[in-house]
Order: sequence, then C-alpha cells, then structure tokens
Amino acid sequence: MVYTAELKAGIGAVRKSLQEAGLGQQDPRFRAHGQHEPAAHAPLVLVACSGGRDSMALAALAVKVCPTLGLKCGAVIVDHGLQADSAQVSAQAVGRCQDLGLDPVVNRRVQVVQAAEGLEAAARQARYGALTAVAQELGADAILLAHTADDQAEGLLIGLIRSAGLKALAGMSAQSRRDGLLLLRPLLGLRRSQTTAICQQLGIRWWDDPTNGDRLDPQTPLPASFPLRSRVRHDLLPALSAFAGKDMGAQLARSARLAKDDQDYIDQEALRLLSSARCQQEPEPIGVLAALRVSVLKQAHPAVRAHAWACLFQSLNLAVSSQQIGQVDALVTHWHGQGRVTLPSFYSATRKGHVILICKDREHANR
Ligand SMILES: Nc1ncnc2c1ncn2[C@@H]1O[C@H](COP(=O)(O)OP(=O)(O)OP(=O)(O)O)[C@@H](O)[C@H]1O
Repeated sequence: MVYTAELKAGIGAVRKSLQEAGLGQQDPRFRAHGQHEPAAHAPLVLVACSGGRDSMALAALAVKVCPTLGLKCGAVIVDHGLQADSAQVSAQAVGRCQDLGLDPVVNRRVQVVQAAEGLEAAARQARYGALTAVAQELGADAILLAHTADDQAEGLLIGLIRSAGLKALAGMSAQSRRDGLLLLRPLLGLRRSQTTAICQQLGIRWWDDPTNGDRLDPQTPLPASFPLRSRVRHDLLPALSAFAGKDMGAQLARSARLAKDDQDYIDQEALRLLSSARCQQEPEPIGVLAALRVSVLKQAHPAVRAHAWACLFQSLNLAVSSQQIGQVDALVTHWHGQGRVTLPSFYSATRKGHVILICKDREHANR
C-alpha cells in the first residue's frame, strides 16, 4: 500500500484521537510500532458508519490504526428507514465494513418519530440513541464519528442562520460524552476532499446520500425542499468562497474550533459562578429549586452570568428565551422591586431581599 499524504494525515489523526482519549495504552507492548493482535478482552471502539465517503474512510483508517494500539475495531450502521432503499443502503455499508475487516459490524434499524424540532433533528436523536445502545450492549469504550472540517464550516453557517450568540458559532468537540459514552471525532482537521481521496486510493466504494445533492449541477441552486445542510454545502459555502476569493471552508472550520474553546471556557466559569452563588441554607423550602446570592452574581462578568442562567435552565430542562434570561438577569442588575419573572412549565424567578429564587409553582412542585 502506498502511504499517500491523505492516508498519512488520516492515520495520524485517528491514532492521535485514540491516544488522547487514553485508549490503546493499556499494555507496554503497544508502545512499540507495528501490528499487535488485540487480546480477547481488549477495548473495543466502534465506527459510526453511514456508508458515506467520510465514514467509509474513517472505517478504513480505524481498522488499520486500532490493531497497532491493541484495540478491537467494529462498526455500527443505523438504518433510519427514511428512504425507500434504506435497508439496502445499510446492508451495503455492513458488507463494505466487513470486507475491510471491522468486527463486529452491527446494523440497527430505528424508528424516527417526527417531532417539533424537525425530521433531521429527530433522525439525529434516534441515531445517537441507537449508537449508545449498541455501544452499551457490546461494552464498547468509544464511538468514532466521521465529522470533517467541512461539517464544522457548514455547522457554523447553519448556526448563524438559525440562532445567535457564541453557541451558534461553536463547533463540535473532538472529544465529548453523551449518556456516559465517549464520542471521538478524529477527522475534524481533515477536509472532505481528503476523505474522498482516501476512499479512492484504497478502492473503497461509498454511498452518496441523494438528499445531499452532491451529484446535481453545482451551478444550479438546490430547491428549497432540500435539507438546509445540503443547501449550505451545495450553494452557500461555494458562493461565500467565490465572494471572498478564497476557500472559506478552512477558515470557518477554524472559527468554529476557536468559538468552541471560548464557549467551553465560559461554560466552565458559569458553572463555577453557580456553585459559589448558591446559598448554603438547607433544606430549600418546597418548590425552590435554586437560591442564588445577588452579591456573588453581581460581581460576575455579564457574559458569564448569561451563560450561568442558560446552564441552570438547561439543567432544569427548561427552554427559556433570551428575553426571559434578560428579565431574570435584571433582578440582579436593575432591581427596582419588580415582580417575579414567569418561566415555562410553571417555573419562575423571584428576588427576595439579597437572594434570587428559582421556583416551581407550589401546586406543581410535587407532581
Ligand atoms: N446512518 C448512520 N449510521 C451510523 N452512523 C452515522 C449515520 N449517519 C451519520 N453517522 C455518523 O455521523 C457522522 C456525521 O453524519 P452526517 O450525516 O453529517 O454525515 P456526513 O458528513 O454526510 O458523513 P458521511 O459521508 O460519512 O455520511 C457520520 O460521518 C457518521 O460517523
């Protein structure tokens, strides 16, 4: 096999990701280069594979890297059942992963229930649920996802279209946890052109999702019926690059990474603020979810305080608007004896002297 620049970049990225996650260092033998037969009880990592070019490239890279670290490498293919040929597409991806040598390869069919947040979000929810369930069933240590720098760039533009603030700009983490499961994204530094080249160089075939519009004329905008992500990829990002006279994909991906670092830092400060502002008096009266000292909140930077409110409401599963966060914050910064701020699901925020109380309506507190 010829180690092309793309293959070297991909192999290096997967190896670094697994090592940074603390995987593959259990046995001193694995510090030496070369292939090592994984022990029967060796940690298992699973590639989340859609059958597309990015995740087929990742499957090919991971199955090469894992044995050098003494890890077992399998794959999970989730069949969303949203397209007429989805069972066939999934079966094809299973076969291709097996041919590459991944083992085990699991095909999991899910039921996508359309919810208020749309079909794409519902499919993502169902997909992560299935990935977590399979990982738990197999005792896997991590799931590898094949998001690339192009996904980061597109995500940033989608964030700008849909919402506002730092969160809208912040990209995905290279390492995160969901329901206790470690999620790794080793290819965030690679471009889609590189994953395509890796597949071509290794003779791997992939499936092109027709809803991506990849095979349609690049000069003709996709109809509005295509998913937003596909339209951003096909129309907006190329138009932006043409306008700027340079490849904006790389720059936007870098911005998404920097914004994510900033967001992680502010979130950490916000959690610290919440913990130092909490009143120590125990137990809280019935219906009071949090009691926070105004003197501590007042000293914090407004951006940190805004994130603290957002973190607090998120922990209570409350979808609170930015306007409501502003009203709650005014209890600290512009206090003139105003009444309580009504929040969703019978929650409210009130100021009592030098304390902000986040309460659930007494009638509903015990339900
Ligand atoms: N049906 C699926 N089954 C398993 N994993 C999936 C599936 N769909 C997506 N994933 C995982 O989530 C990642 C991001 O999903 P997305 O739909 O954005 O894919 P993509 O950027 O088109 O990548 P690909 O070319 O691999 O389809 C994929 O690279 C893959 O790791």
